Amino acid sequence: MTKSGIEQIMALAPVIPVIVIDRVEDAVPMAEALVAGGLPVLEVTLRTAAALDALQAMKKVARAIVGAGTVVDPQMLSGAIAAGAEFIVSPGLTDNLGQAAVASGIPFLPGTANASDIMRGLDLGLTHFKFFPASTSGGIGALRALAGPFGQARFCPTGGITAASAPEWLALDAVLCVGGSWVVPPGPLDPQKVEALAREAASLPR
Ligand SMILES: O=C(O)C(=O)C[C@H](O)[C@H](O)COP(=O)(O)O
Repeated sequence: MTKSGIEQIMALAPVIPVIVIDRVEDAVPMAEALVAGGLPVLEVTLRTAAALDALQAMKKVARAIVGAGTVVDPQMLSGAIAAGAEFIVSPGLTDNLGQAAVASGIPFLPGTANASDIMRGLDLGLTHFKFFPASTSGGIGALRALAGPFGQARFCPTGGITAASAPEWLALDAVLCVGGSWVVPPGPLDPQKVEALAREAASLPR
């Protein structure tokens, strides 16, 4: 079986930084710090006015694989693809968004929180999912239980995960990577701090 695009992306590093960026000027130094620390896969959430410009700027950083997060409908999907997103993350999964994403062919990581969400994804031919919000959707116990009936599914738990809790999630066979905003703390950008946090995250065992 050949690996899907999203599986290859999920395999690149144990942590996908979830980025909320306000200043386009921060995009390149932030991406450089994350990549230098060992985290090449970057999820830029489309929650800020600067997000699409930041995504485009980050793509110029060598070795960075830059995707869009918080994509909740086909219109946002089109905007992200036009801006050059290399993968798409959504907090949830609707048929509308799922069909558009699958038709576009872009690597797609939709959010799931329960069995019905996963079944909706399987119906669309998807097997790789975000588990969101991970820590409050039943935590590791819930994901372990879901991995039973859905043995083919692989996950990127996100939401409430920290450097301290990540190893426990990464130890699950069904978990290929985790997502988290802790690597890029809010406030003025401190590239050295971000690189140090990225280095710590990149060294997490899985
Ligand atoms: O925007 C999206 O697409 C989301 O699904 C939400 C993010 O993944 C979480 O907000 C990250 O969670 P924290 O690491 O707890 O901050």
